[in-house]
Amino acid sequence: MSAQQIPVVVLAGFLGSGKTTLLNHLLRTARGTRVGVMVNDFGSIEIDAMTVAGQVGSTVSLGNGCLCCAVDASELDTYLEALTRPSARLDVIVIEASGLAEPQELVRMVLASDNERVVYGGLVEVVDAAEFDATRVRHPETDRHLALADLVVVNKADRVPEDELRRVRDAVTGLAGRAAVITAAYGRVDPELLFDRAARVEDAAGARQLSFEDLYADAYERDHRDHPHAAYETVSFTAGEPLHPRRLMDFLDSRPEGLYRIKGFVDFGAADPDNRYAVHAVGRFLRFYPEPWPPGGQRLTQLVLIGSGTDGEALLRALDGCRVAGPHDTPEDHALWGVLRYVPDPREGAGPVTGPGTPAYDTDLYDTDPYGTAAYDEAADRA
Ligand SMILES: Nc1nc2c(ncn2[C@@H]2O[C@H](COP(=O)(O)OP(=O)(O)OP(=O)(O)O)[C@@H](O)[C@H]2O)c(=O)[nH]1
Repeated sequence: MSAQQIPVVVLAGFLGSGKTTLLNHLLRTARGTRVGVMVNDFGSIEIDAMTVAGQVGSTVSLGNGCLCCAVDASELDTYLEALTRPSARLDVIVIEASGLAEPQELVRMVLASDNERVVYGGLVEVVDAAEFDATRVRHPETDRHLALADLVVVNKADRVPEDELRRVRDAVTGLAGRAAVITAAYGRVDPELLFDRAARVEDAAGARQLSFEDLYADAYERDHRDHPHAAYETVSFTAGEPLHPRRLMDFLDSRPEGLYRIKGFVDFGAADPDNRYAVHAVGRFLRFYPEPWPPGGQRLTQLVLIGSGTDGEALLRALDGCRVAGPHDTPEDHALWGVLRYVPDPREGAGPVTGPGTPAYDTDLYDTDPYGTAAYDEAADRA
């Protein structure tokens, strides 16, 4: 490898496992390492790109859809070209795969790149410790993804008891072959674990890396219809009017079983004019993260909903019904309380961060439990 080559790390993992959280952690703690990021969002609103810190000038969103289908190797090269121009002075590039992408396809595309300035830097798989068994049942291909990984991060360690974490870690280790397996909460891993990948790939003993031919052959053996996203429907919702907090909570409380992932930002208008609310639902897990509105930007609610066996039109109609209809429809004084129950206590872990070193919300504001309700409602998690 020449000294100028930039390692390209593929960051994969099922929907909601914590890839963006881990990426933000890396960006915050890279300590002088210049990290370029490509985000492969699934959904027409690029929520992930919006929630990755340090995006200005260094984030390239790969647009709608699963990368392996939406972008061919030559398009990937166009993006790599932009990130590897000498003026960007990047030390490493991380591609965050959509939670429904085939990591193998991404790895194949990086290996097939014509760009001589890049070298494949390894596959990092993020696993949600709390959802591991359910994800494997629904997606048996999870086992295959783990077998390809160079590093597996068993994330959300804070969400499971110690013995359960050990069990999941052992199961993952069994499936991951020679990959390193580490546990983490909120993706807090040592950046060196990822950024040193280039050295390992270069190492002749690093024979774990699949050859391009292996990946290429395998990719064509499989029918693309088997990709996990084939069974999923994505709908995007945008509203210029604020949403009514109580009606949105009613919608979320009664969301159908198959609606696996919701992410985006909500404008609650007069109920909290200073903040927008980042929202994340993963299975039955639900969190809101208030954060100040970016100055000067348009105030919109933007949501991406990903589900299987769900009725997208009906979901959009239900969300339409959450819009504040006008001055006569002003939310009552305590309408936001239902939302605040799902704002995590800052002492229990970091939420998403939208700018380097910027807390996702004003920690002082949420340092107490003003409403007498547990902000971190474990019961709600497991309901
Ligand atoms: N309790 C807990 N929550 C976490 C942890 N890591 C991430 N989360 C939360 O899980 C939700 C999903 O995290 P993301 O980082 O957006 O997950 P993702 O894999 O990028 O999601 P997709 O892009 O939809 O595939 C957010 O609410 C995160 O704050 C963790 O270690 N513990």
